[in-house]
Amino acid sequence: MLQLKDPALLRQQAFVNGQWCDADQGERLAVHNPANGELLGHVPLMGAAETRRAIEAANAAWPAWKKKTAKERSAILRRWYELMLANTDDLALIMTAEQGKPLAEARGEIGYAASFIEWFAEEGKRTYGDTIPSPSPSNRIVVIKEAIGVCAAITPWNFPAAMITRKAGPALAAGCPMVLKPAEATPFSALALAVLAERAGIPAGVFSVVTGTPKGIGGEMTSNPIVRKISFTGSTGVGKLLMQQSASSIKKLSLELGGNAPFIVFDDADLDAAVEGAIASKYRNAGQTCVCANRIYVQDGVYDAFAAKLVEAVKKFKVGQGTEEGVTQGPLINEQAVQKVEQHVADAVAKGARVLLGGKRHALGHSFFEPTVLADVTPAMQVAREETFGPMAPLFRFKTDEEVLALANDTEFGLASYFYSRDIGRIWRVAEGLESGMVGINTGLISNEVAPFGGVKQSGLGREGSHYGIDDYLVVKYLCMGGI
Ligand SMILES: NC(=O)C1=CN([C@@H]2O[C@H](COP(=O)(O)OP(=O)(O)OC[C@H]3O[C@@H](n4cnc5c(N)ncnc54)[C@H](O)[C@@H]3O)[C@@H](O)[C@H]2O)C=CC1
Ligand SMILES: O=C(O)[C@H](O)CS(=O)(=O)O
Repeated sequence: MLQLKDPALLRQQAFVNGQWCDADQGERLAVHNPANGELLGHVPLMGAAETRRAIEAANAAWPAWKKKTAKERSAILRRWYELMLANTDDLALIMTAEQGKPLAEARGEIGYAASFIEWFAEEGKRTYGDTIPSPSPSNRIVVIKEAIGVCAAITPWNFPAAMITRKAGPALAAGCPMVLKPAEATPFSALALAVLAERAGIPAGVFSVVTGTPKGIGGEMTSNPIVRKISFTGSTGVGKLLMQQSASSIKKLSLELGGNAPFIVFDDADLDAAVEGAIASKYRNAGQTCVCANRIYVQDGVYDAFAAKLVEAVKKFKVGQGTEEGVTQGPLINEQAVQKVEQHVADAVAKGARVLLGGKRHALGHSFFEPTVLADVTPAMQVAREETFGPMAPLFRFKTDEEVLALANDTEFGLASYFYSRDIGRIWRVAEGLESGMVGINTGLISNEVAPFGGVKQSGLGREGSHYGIDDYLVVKYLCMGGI
């Protein structure tokens, strides 16, 4: 069992309408540690019926929550933020146990997750409207912004805390209640956040966590007319399904979906900086990140030097259980994730790629995979078209700027892109030419609470974080005041 300072943070029940509860039929879902297969505990296997009750409770709690002033909601969210920081050690231990990431990364994610609550506690006080000069002398035009209503959120396993607060923060700050379904693999992080939400004084029904069957819970969230807004982070395939299911009741959607990020190294790049950025972007969370570099394009003249430097740096990784001192790469989330990386490596090698480092399951077993670098990768290979979601860096070669822009944009995804260059003209031309929602220039790390996170094409809809992020939880209302 986990050695927590506050054992009450590890909950094996769902949190609905301010009550900790089991599934109606008592069914449970087992949660395992991906690093060693150990059983961590169980959570309720809930479905449509429990979700419906959570939605109805949210609707009942909404009037009082939206009636609070933005400042009153802000004070409660601030307390939630402070409680997250004060419990970082336990929250990180829970995350590493159920998701596998190294403790240092888990601690970093808790700070990142908390930053969204801190940020939106303030943003909620700035949902300004407009007054518009009227074309008629007898009326006045006013625009106000209002909470959209009951929101539902469905989140992935790769960032089990930050993907939740990136949604709950703006929703609650805007005056909306939220019903959350976390990923089956990582429910304990979500439930620990619910413990702290309760302690912060978030009223019953305003934030509920329902664990269990995705189809049953998601089906209720997308079909129940009380739900006015759904925010989803996960694969593009599931995003499309949720979009279809939501059409019947015209719900507002935020979709943070899959990526296929190009990472371009031009011949005028600082190669040491480019290697550092490639590692930060590619191998963070063992490559299980939607914004990680999925394709690394290196210009001809620096290809061999960059490849050699990258291999030397990746050789220094320490693979192991996330709680071990100095570990820099943990396991993948499950066996299917390992098989996908294996498939991408095998396909590339079969089509002519060379393995410069790694390339197979790690001797530690379970779902560990060796940090991998492939050379001579081409657009004909699966890795050029699909997200690997694992610790594998495929190096493509290119000659001209025009060629690499065409290659980079040849994908249905458009979440993040990265490139390294020190020529200001090239920087502007490439930044404007890349088809993605976010561009990292001479950096591999772009995620924070103040900037608009999101994609174009089939990487999704809407933006999270930043002052844009709260708009997704508001509706604009126009008041035409006559009889002046
Ligand atoms: N754009 C972004 O910010 C992010 C995108 N992703 C993408 O998600 C994928 C990996 O994460 P996964 O958790 O495997 O994605 P996933 O799409 O399988 O699962 C994400 C969430 O959706 C739920 N879900 C699955 N099927 C569902 C259904 N039929 N109805 C309702 N909910 C359903 C899951 O239980 C989980 O909570 C990758 O493609 C990755 O790129 C992951 C994290 C962030
Ligand atoms: O789930 C993800 O991949 C996150 O969006 C990555 S980030 O926000 O930590 O960059």
